[in-house]
Parts: sequence; structure tokens; C-alpha cells
Amino acid sequence: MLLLLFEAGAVAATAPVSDDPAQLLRQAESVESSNHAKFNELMRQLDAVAARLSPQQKLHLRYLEARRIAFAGNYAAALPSLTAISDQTEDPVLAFRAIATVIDLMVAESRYEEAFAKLNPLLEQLPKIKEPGVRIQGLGVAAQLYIEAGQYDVSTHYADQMIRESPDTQSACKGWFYKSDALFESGSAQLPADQLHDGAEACAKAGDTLFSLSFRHLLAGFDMRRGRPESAIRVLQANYPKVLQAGFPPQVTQFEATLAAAYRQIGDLASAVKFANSALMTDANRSYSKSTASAYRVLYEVAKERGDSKGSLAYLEKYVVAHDGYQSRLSAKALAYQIAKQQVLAKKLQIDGLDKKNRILALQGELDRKAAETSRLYVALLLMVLASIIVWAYRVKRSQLRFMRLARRDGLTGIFNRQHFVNEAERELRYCRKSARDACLVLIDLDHFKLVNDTHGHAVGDRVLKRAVDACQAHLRSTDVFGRLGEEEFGVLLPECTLDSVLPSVEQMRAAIAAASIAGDAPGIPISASFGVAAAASSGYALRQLMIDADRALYQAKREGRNRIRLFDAGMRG
Ligand SMILES: Nc1nc2c(ncn2[C@@H]2O[C@H](COP(=O)(O)OP(=O)(O)OP(=O)(O)O)[C@@H](O)[C@H]2O)c(=O)[nH]1
Repeated sequence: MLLLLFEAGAVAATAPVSDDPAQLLRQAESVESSNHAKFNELMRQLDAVAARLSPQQKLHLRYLEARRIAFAGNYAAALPSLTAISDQTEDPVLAFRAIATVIDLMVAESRYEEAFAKLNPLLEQLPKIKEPGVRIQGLGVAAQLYIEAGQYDVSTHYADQMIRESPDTQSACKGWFYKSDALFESGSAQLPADQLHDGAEACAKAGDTLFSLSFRHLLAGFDMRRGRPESAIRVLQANYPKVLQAGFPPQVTQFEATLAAAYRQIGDLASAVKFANSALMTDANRSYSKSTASAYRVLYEVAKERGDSKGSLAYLEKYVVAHDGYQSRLSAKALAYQIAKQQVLAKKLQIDGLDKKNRILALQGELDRKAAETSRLYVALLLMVLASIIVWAYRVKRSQLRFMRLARRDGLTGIFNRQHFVNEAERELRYCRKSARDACLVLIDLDHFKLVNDTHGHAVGDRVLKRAVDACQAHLRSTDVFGRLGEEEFGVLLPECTLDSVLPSVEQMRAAIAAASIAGDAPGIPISASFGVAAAASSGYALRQLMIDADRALYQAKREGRNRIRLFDAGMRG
């Protein structure tokens, strides 16, 4: 019903008028709805000082000018001006007020869909607005528009907020009016007692403003709904002169239409007709209002009651047209609300969709990061496995080598065992034969070794064996092959030597073993060894034959008294 537009009251009254532009603007604001003559006077003064206004002040003046044009009924001219102001101003409060007024005017022009489309962005700005009067203006626009759309719960929510935030009784009365109007339009027959009390009190204190008068009309409406036309007439008649004085046509029509219906109910047909006609005259330009439909209905019923069938038919027709028109406006509002709601929903879905897309991208990123982490882990694991394999292979190789060494050596003395001695000696002999070089084989056997064992035990015997080996090694070359052939018998293959040249070193070995017994390992038993020597020159390069021949020479040495060296000669074969 555009009450807000014509009773904005956004700014409190200020000091007496001066020609300071800022003060003039504030003064004009404060009297805009309460004293229209004064408002026009101040606007003239502002026009006179327009050159001195800052760009922001100029926009503020344009805003007031647009509202003045709207008040005069020229909504079409006011709308583009207000939209331009909201776009151009850097002052968020002025932009907010301009849009709130735009929504009011769009409702007045039945452009509900556009009005709803602007409401959501306006409400989004609300948390940034601190000025109480301006907040009330925004909340009022929302409360009013949701009543128009039949969304009474939402409207009540905003009306409650208006009551809570009201800086003065006049603003509180606005909140109470919307809260009560939402209840009335939703079909309630009665205001709750506390709402009736608080609302009536706030609106009484607010004085005779458009809102407080409309609140009283609402009270009359509730009376009518509860079948108390006399009470309704009392309230309406008491306030009718003030309503006429305020001169806001839609409000005057409302009062007159409800008075007509109330008088019709108590049977005062003359008064009913009088007020119905007044309502129709006042509302001549708004053929589809609820008041118009109600007034035609009263006239139709009275004519019918009076038996004026022609008149009653004519009013019935007009009533039906007005009622249908009013109803289709209601449907248009509800439809506009639904369209706006769907658009908001679609936008939200689009935002949700983008949100989801972003979340998926974030998850994808996280997944990639994890995959990279996992592959890094795999690489580390692989390297660890590789390192373990290398360490393992190294250890295996090392123990293999150790076993190989052990397998080739005699456990007690550390020199080659029989098998390895044979292999190495044969290899060396093959080499000597190929290169036509001489080679000798020496067999060494400790004398009376059994006696050592038997006399002093095996441990002493072992020590004697090791000492004998050490004594021999001291007189061998690195190319000589030295091995233990069994028990207390040893063999030495000496490459590149003849029977003559080998003798000195064999003699050194014999003397060394004999000398070792002086260490006293086996007291009382002289340690010595017998030596048999064969040369490849006479025995050939076959190890087997060399060993047989050397053994013959060794046997000879043993037989001749031990601790001596014997060289093989062909006579020994016999
Ligand atoms: N302590 C010790 N004794 C061993 C080892 N191998 C063999 N013998 C002993 O060596 C002795 C060899 O004795 P015989 O073959 O009778 O020869 P011998 O007593 O040395 O007499 P001749 O060779 O004729 O001088 C045996 O008593 C074996 O038990 C060994 O590794 N350690």
C-alpha cells in the first residue's frame, strides 16, 4: 500500500534551517513525510544552492527529488532516476534507500517480478547498513513485499526484526502494523492479546501517522471478522477525520469500504451506500483494489435487499470484474514471488555446482599430491629393497669367498688342503711343461709323530704340525705350491727348479723343522722330518708320477734313518 514510501522517516529532525547544504538536506529528509509544504520549500532552497553541493550531496538531492516526483504519482519518471542514483552513488546507505524506494514503486506499478528480483540483493546489503531508520526502511520493504506474495511467516520474521530494532515508537508502530497485517491476511480472526496491547500502545504513542491509522483499520478488520460491526464502526469513525486529513487515497478508500461493509451489517443501508460510493470515488483510479471490490459488493447487496434487481445486477457485474481483477493481481504477486524464488534457487544451484566443481578440483589436487607422495614412497621402498639386496648379495659373496677359501685350506695349518694342492700343482706343472721349464716335487713327512701324540697328546701334536709348516714356509718362494696331503705329510711343488737347485732350500726346511723342536713343544722327543724329492726332468710333468717317485725317495729317507733328504733316481723304481 506504499505506506513506507510516503512515510519514510529515515532521518530524525534537525536544527533550524540554515543555508548550509548538508543541513538543508537533513532538514528536507526529516520533514519529507510529515510536512509536505515545508519539504517543498526546502527543496527550492536546495535548488538555489545546488552549485555548492558536493557530487554526493547532488545525488542525495536527486534522490529526494525522485521521491517528490513519486509522491506526486509519477512513478515512471521517478524509477529510472532512483536506479541511476543507486548505480552512481558511492554512499552504500543512499544506494540502499534508493533501491528500497525502487521496490516500493515497482510494487505500486504491479511489477512484482522485478520487485522480488531486487529484494534479495537489497536484503544481502542489510548487514552492512548501520543507520536504524534506513534498516527499518529495508526491513519494511521486505515485510510488505512478502505479505503481498502471501508469505506471511517470512513477513512476520521481518516485522519482528523491525520491532526489535526500532529506534522510536513510530518505527515500532510500523513493525506492529506489518506483523498484524500478516496475521490478518493469513485469515486470522483475532490478534493475540499481547500483540493487540503492544501494537495499539506503540501506534497510539506514534501519533496519527499513516501506519498508526492503518493499524486502527486493521483492528476494525479483526472486529468485522469476529462479527462485531458496531465495534469496527466505532474505531473507524473515530479515526476517519484524521484519515481524510492525511489524505492518502488508498487508506481513505480502505476506511470507507470497511465502514460501508460494517453499516451494511448493522442494517444502516443509507450509511453503507454513502461510504461505498465515497470509497469508489476516492479509489476511482484503482479499479482492481480489494476496497473497490468490497464497495461494489455492498452496493450490490443493498440494491438486492431493496428489490432493485436492475441495480443489483449492474453492481454484481462490477463487483465480479473488480473481484476478478483483484484476485488476478494476487495471483500475479504470488507467481512473481515463485519466479523470483526459483531464480534465486537456480543461482544457488549454479553456485553449489561451481562449489562442487571446485571441491572436486581440490580433491583431484589432493589425490595427485597423495599419488606423488605414494610414488615417492614406492621409489624410497624400491631403493631400500635394492640396498638390502646389494648388502645381502655382498654378504653372500663374502661368505661364499670365505667358504671357498675354507674349502681350499687345511683347517689346522692354513695351507692348501690335498685337493687344492693337487689342482694348483697340476696347473703349475702344465704351465711349466708348456714353457719347457723344470719343476720339482718335495714330499715331507714328520718323523715318529705318533710318538709325540702318544706322549704329549693331540694338542701338542697339532702345535708341532703348525710349527713345522711355519718353518717350511719361511724358506719357500711365493710361486711355490705348499699343501697338506694328509695326517703329518706335506707336499711342495717348486716350479722352475732342478734337482740340483732345489736341494739347498729343502735342506733349509729340514734344518728349520729340526731347529723348531728346540722350542720345547714336545720335551724329550726330537722333532724332525724326512724329505723325498722328484724332478719333472726325470719323472715327467704328470703330478701322479712325480708323487709316486717322490714317495719312493721319501720311503728311502725314512728307511735310511729319517731326518734326511733323498732325491729320486730311476734305480728306486726297481
Ligand atoms: N696331533 C695330530 N696327530 C695326527 C694328525 N693327523 C694324524 N696324526 C697322527 O699322526 C700319527 C702318524 O703316525 P704314523 O703314520 O704311524 O707315523 P710316525 O709315527 O710319524 O712314524 P714314521 O712316519 O714312520 O716316522 C698318528 O698317530 C696319527 O694319529 C693331526 O692332525 N694331529
